[in-house]
Amino acid sequence: MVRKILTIDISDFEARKDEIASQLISAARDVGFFYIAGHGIPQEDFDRVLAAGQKFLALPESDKTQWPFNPDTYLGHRGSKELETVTGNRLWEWYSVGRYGTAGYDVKAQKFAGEEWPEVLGEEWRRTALDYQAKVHRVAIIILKAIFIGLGRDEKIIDEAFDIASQENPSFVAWNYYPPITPKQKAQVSKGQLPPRLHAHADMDVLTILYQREGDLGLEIAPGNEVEDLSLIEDVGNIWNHVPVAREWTPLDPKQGLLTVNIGDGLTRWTDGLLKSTYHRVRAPTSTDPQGARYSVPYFVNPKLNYIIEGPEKRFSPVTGFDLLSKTGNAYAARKNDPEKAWQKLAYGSGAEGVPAVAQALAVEG
Ligand SMILES: O=C(O)CCC(=O)C(=O)O
Ligand SMILES: [Fe+2]
Repeated sequence: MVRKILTIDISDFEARKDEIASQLISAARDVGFFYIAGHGIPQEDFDRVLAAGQKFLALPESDKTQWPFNPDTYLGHRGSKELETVTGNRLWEWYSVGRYGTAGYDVKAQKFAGEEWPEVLGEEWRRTALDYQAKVHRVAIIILKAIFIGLGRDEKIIDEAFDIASQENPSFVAWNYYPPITPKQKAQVSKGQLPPRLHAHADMDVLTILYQREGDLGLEIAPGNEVEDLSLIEDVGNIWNHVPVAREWTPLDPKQGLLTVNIGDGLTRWTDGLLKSTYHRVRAPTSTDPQGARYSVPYFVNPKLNYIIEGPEKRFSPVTGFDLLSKTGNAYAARKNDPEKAWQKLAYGSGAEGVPAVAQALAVEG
């Protein structure tokens, strides 16, 4: 069944805490994706941060390769070479920075590694990246607090675990770039043979806050038992290993002024499976879709590197903020080989057939 994606207005949070909390809990439990209105970020800020990403991505290859992707921090530039080798298509490119640019954390030394920004982009670029992260982080804090209120848990934990000023805060902003469809690819589009622009995956963070331009179609989600098979069906470089097959995809339809928010694996763990980290992908355009470039700007929200995430019922093994980052490359392996088999037994609401009630599913794993 195609799911309904709810829009939740978070304005006037202090006065409307309980109402916002109960709406967020049901959307996060039943679908794992929702739109947020009333976040207070003006369109010009989205325009500015998108333009900043476009500026980086338009740099010559020789500049971009100076900021290589670090799989332990999830920061830096990832070209589309990995995808090219398998599909013969250039489909996707990525750049990400945290509060300290592309440095932040030295994995080997287990300590703060300082700041590192592409100087070629200048000081204003750095300010834009920092300003956007600060604004969107505030939205994340509101959503996480509301969720904690809805769960009857202490909202003060959120301020502590997601302190943006901490050198251990690994949250970051990224830019996804999906190049325009080439004349050669058009033939594949018309036969429905072009692979997804971004392969199906679940986010490993706690929460993702995604800016998409209105009209930039393509993001689709497969909640609950719409995911049929998690087996390895495609090996694309070594990034997207386990690609789930879905019975049905629900398309998202981004509107100006709304942010798309989804639950990541971290929050699924933290809530013993109550809130759902949902598989999603960016499908290839159909022949009636826009064929131009597509961009999106996700902000990935993670707890402090040493903060331990574990649900009250300990249904999943505990992980730290650092684990949520560094295990990302193995997200699908982790889910597929999960000895607790907890991931496969997540029960979604909204009438998904054949799926037990949440309470029953939780009891199974005990
Ligand atoms: O481009 C999009 O709409 C989705 C991007 C995404 O899923 C991600 O960056 O994790
Ligand atoms: Fe994602």
